[in-house]
Amino acid sequence: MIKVGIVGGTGYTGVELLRILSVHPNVKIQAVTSRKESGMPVADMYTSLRGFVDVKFSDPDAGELQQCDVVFFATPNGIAMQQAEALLNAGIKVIDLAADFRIKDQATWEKWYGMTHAAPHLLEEAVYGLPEINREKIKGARLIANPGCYPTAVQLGFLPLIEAGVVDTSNLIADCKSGVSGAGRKAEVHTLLAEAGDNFKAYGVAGHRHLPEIRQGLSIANGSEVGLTFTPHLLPMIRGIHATLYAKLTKDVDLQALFENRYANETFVDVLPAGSHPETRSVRGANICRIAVHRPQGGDTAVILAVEDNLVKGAAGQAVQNMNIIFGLPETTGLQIVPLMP
Ligand SMILES: NC(=O)C1=CN([C@@H]2O[C@H](COP(=O)(O)OP(=O)(O)OC[C@H]3O[C@@H](n4cnc5c(N)ncnc54)[C@H](OP(=O)(O)O)[C@@H]3O)[C@@H](O)[C@H]2O)C=CC1
Ligand SMILES: CC(=O)N[C@@H](CCC(=O)OP(=O)(O)O)C(=O)O
Repeated sequence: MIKVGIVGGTGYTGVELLRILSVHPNVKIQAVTSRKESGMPVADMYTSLRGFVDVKFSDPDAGELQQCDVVFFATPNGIAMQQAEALLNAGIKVIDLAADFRIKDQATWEKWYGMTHAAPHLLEEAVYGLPEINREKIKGARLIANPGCYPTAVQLGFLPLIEAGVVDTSNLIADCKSGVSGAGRKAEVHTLLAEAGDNFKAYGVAGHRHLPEIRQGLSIANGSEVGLTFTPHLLPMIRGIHATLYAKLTKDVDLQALFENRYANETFVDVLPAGSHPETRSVRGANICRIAVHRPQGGDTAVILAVEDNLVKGAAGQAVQNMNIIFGLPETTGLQIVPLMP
């Protein structure tokens, strides 16, 4: 059995990791840390886990993480970078759900995240954990930078177009919407029901920290820097991301066939039949990104629609997918989850 530790088990991605890992056939949940709730049974806080998870939250400094084979960091940005090296030196794999190791360029990371990087020497080694482009590198990785929620949907949506060289990559547009769980469990005014409910607004238009992450991934696929406009919006729903992506076609191509071929062997990317409109509830709770491809009025603009559950394919599910790859398990192990609808 793979002994798993989770740092930040009281948060939304932490509990999602627990939901998935508690029924994973190859996993033993060894340690779940919380600074505030140390000593409390996990299932007392998250009652959905009663009968599935029987461990207590432990203090992050209690040393239990050292007994693990892999440690997931479901913590705010800036925590994993302080602790990863000691775990790696003890032979423990690290999967960071935060952004500490996602951006290769230290100065770019420090500019967007507003802190000094504590482990810049690990940036090169860290593997960006988007299996659909990096599967081979993930197999041998010790340290995984799990992608952000918006970046997963946006990159999966644009990649086939960029890899095939059929769009103008100087002016890509990603118009994205997220549910409030994307902001985490911490108390914040903008996610209160009375603020977010019955309301809809954009945010971060001048620059969101997922912009450099998406640009990095798409630029690698393109072989040169892409131009990207990324606009996130907050929707009055709990889970889900809907990305509407626009790109100008430079070649006449069968978009449907292009996407179907690109993702033919990808279990967790579902290309819908032509003309479809994916809905966020069709992926709720599941490790799936569903994509639909459009070319309105046969014009020269490709419109790609991509939906995912921000907490699953956008975070915890993808992290488990990465763990499966690292430990040589079938990638789908523990991840064959039917979405919850309605
Ligand atoms: N929510 C989402 O949809 C997605 C989130 N992510 C990323 O995943 C990470 C976790 O997100 P999310 O679960 O939403 O966040 P939450 O705010 O819901 O939870 C974060 C957890 O981290 C713990 N924590 C906070 N500060 C520290 C610290 N200094 N040391 C150790 N533990 C700490 C807290 O536990 P306690 O106070 O009990 O110690 C808390 O439970 C973030 O980096 C986020 O950006 C990535 C993709 C999607
Ligand atoms: C709705 C909402 O607030 N979403 C968050 C998503 C950020 C997130 O989850 O951060 P990482 O994916 O980088 O870890 C935001 O826009 O800041």
